[in-house]
Amino acid sequence: MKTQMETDLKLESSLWVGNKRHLAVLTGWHLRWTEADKKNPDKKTVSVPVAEVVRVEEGRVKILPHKSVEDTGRDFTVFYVKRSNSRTTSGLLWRLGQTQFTCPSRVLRDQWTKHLWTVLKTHSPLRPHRLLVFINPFGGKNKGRQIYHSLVAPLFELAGINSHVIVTERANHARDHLLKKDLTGFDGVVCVGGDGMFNEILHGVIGKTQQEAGLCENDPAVTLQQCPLHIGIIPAGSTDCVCYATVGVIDPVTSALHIVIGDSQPLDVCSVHYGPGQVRYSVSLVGYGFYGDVLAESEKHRWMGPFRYDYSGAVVFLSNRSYSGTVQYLLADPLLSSPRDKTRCLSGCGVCSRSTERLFRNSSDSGSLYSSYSGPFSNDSEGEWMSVDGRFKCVSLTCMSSSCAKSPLGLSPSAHLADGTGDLILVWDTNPLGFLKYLHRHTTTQDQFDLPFVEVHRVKAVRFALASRGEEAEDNESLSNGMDGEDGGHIENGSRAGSLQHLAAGAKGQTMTSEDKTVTPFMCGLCCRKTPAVSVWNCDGEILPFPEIFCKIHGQLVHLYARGIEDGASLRDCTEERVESNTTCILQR
Ligand SMILES: CCCCCCCCCCCCC/C=C/[C@@H](O)[C@H](COP(=O)(O)O)NC(=O)CCCCC
Ligand SMILES: Nc1ncnc2c1ncn2[C@@H]1O[C@H](COP(=O)(O)OP(=O)(O)O)[C@@H](O)[C@H]1O
Ligand SMILES: [Ca+2]
Repeated sequence: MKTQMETDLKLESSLWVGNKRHLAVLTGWHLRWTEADKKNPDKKTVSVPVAEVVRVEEGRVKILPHKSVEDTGRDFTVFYVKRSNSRTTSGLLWRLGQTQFTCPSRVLRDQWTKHLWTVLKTHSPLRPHRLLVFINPFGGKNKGRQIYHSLVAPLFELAGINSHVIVTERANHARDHLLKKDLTGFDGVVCVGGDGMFNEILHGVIGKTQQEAGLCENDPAVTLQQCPLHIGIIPAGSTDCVCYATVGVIDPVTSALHIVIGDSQPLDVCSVHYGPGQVRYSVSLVGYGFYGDVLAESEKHRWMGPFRYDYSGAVVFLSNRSYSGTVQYLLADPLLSSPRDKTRCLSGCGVCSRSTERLFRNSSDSGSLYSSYSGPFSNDSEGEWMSVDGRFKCVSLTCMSSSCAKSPLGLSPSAHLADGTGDLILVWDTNPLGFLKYLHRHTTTQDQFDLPFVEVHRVKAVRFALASRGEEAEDNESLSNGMDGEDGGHIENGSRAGSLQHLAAGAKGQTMTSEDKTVTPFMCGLCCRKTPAVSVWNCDGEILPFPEIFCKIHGQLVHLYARGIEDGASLRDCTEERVESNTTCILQR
């Protein structure tokens, strides 16, 4: 059915692009133009969704090398998102497309520009007008400032965005600014940096929202308020996992264009409660054991830049550590989705859309932005608490796939960005070859969960507690003897149930049995060193040196200027009408 907008605003006329006459049509949703030459059988239609028009200006506008406008009174220029054909990454690269149109008369030109401005306004309620930009000059390869000024600022300027830029002078500068300053008038916050910098901004934005709502964010029982400020990420860090997992490419221009057109991607956030009533937030990785150790090691080698992770990864792998602990987790509804269902969360994901309704069901303003939501914790009895004890190579919790250049499908390839759940990955102690196999599968399309010492669960909450001293000593002894036996250092749950009660009120304490989690005395010279008793947590690239934590997933707590990963294959399915590659017929919203 045609909308009012479509019927009201349809405009159709001949326009010239260069010296070729085209038939151009503007509906409420698309601007399309097709070459009018009847002799040319290969004529193409270019179709640009109105939501992807960056700017419309009167005259023949050039922006490179410097902006110039030549106005004969009959021309107008349209800037829009154009998808690049390069398919080297999981998502699609976006570039700025530009077409100059010439109308038969000034009256018609004015009609075209007026209509275009009107549909643009109607279609893009979330386009930012004013942005607060934080640049970490020391993220990644120290190129944050250069990336912003040469690639991003010109696009913001073209789109008429007013940006207030702050180059950070210390860690937590951005977070403190967000918490202390008045942010009235800003539509969003842009982070130029890596996952650590994004994490800082996440803390600032969530903290500020809870402050203003009078909520105590440290209390795990509190239902947090959704954040009104959108966050944009310009990747300029080392891993840039949040950008990769939400856009599909690490490319500052693509990310800047998502910001400019006001794309909106809700994102789950994990609150990590530790120590005496303190909280940290994470969207990509809460990792103990291997990932915690790699981060701690890598901090000593920051001067190496992004390579510090490869180096530290090798060092930590060779040290062959594993850690004891008890993991309790509250399972999400298995009927909704599963971490092993081989699906991928892509732009317009159905699982995430259905979750919006479920997460906000009890809210008066169902599903709308910035309402508080009842959350998965409104009723703990909705899920089932499970409990496992033993020695782990790593325990990881991720709210999203956590794909990145190192691992194009990510830590959990079927995880969803906005379904209100996280994936808990338990890698039981195993021999170095087995663990290497597990790690290596992250770099291929092989299933990293299809290994006997790995399990994955879709969860709403997780608790981690250290093993008691006696168990710890026993564990270390059996490891250094290289004789872990059949159960890979697995400790029977019964011995822990009592001491965990203070951590997990309401947990049913069911025991999982591990089948083949065997440690063999492989590479003994390297692996039989005494392991330190505890690791640290890697919380989106920030060290959290408190091993005992409680994590809870807050569905869709923040919104990014992104739209999830675009699936190039389904875009190509739309080419029947001989539409060029910059058309998003199935991705229109
Ligand atoms: C034999 C090949 C082994 C390859 C192992 C690949 C495993 C990759 C999984 C990566 C998951 C990344 C999750 C994201 C973590 C980031 O938040 C964090 C901080 O990033 P940044 O602030 O941009 O520096 N990055 C890391 O913790 C790096 C983990 C590297 C592990 C090898
Ligand atoms: N000016 C600064 N000086 C030192 N550290 C900073 C500065 N600005 C931000 N940081 C901190 O640097 C850390 C890493 O930043 P990030 O941009 O994620 O780079 P990388 O991806 O290389 O780790 C973050 O934890 C952030 O808090
Ligand atoms: Ca999720």
